[in-house]
Amino acid sequence: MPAFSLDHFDLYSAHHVPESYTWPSSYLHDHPSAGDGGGGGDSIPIIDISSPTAVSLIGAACRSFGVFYATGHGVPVDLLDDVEHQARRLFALPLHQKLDTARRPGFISGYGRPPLSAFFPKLMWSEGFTIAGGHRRDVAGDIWPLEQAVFCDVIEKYNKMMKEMAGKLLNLMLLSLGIDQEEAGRAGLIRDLQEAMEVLQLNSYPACPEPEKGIGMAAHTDSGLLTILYQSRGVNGLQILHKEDEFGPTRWVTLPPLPGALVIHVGDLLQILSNDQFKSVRHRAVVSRAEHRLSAAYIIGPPGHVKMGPISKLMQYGQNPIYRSVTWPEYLEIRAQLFDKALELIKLPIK
Ligand SMILES: C=C1C[C@]23C[C@@]1(O)CC[C@H]2[C@@]12CCC[C@@](C)(C(=O)O1)[C@H]2[C@@H]3C(=O)O
Ligand SMILES: O=C(O)CCC(=O)C(=O)O
Ligand SMILES: [Fe+2]
Repeated sequence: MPAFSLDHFDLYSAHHVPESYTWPSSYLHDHPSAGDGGGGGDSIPIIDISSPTAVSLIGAACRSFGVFYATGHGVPVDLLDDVEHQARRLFALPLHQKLDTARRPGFISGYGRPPLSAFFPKLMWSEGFTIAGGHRRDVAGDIWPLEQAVFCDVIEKYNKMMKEMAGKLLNLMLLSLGIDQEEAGRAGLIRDLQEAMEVLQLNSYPACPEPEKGIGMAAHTDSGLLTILYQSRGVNGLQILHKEDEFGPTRWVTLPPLPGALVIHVGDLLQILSNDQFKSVRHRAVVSRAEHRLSAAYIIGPPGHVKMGPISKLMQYGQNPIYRSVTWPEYLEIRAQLFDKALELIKLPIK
């Protein structure tokens, strides 16, 4: 038996948004949206990561937005379609079957609400399935006696491609900070990506009869080095919090799904590593009245034993390190207690 169960309200056939899923409008509208309907995504850089100009464009995007669209990544569209298809089939299973794989206390993988749900009194209009590297067959094994092999094959293939792409991206990001591979290796960074910790978070956001009352995923930053996000076609949902200039307002900017493009988020560990040169991006997912939306967030971090701190090469111009070093598991532990105050907690006293 799972250690917890979701309540039995069926989001997929709902005609109203119950109290438990109704968020205070002060929370939902805490910042204005850029343009009508929360547009403004056209300001987010679209970068061909195979181009020779990628390094400087990525550096600029990570500094000003903490997010960009990546094209030229080489991930076949067919594979993206397969991941979406498998995710749709998974979420279409009867609740009792999905609950057989419910995330158990102390575990990362499993079906249920994403862990950040614990920090909010209201429920999010979504369900998720988390697959931590290495546990894929264990987790999917129970629910799909006949067809789980197909699901696992697709997920494994996708994770493999994501890991390769994350390696390329990290390299480009570090180069844009003036860190070459040798220095990255000395800093204990991912030289051998095989060991990296990876998490694939599949999210399902059913159509919501009163989208102005609910939220698909509450505002947060991702805690790893970087996230590669796939969004299903044709439905908006992802928004980032962005401040255009020092004196302008902070706004929610929608990032519509662009055909063939993947969204790259800077995570907290990269903010730490870059000593605040890159900012981890605060983002959320809103829901649609008419459309069921899916997303797949591939979050990668260093091997569990590797301490991440500001890279010393960046201190050469008299800057002081802003953060103390932590491993990803240590940082997740702090996040599990403090959620979005975690970065503050690992700040070093100002010299
Ligand atoms: C390793 C992890 C990162 C994550 C928490 C988790 O234990 C498993 C899922 C990840 C995820 C995905 C949705 C958003 C997020 C904030 C959450 O609640 O669960 C992230 C977590 C994170 O990046 O810290
Ligand atoms: O669905 C989305 O667009 C966002 C998902 C997300 O932020 C996450 O899984 O961490
Ligand atoms: Fe996220």
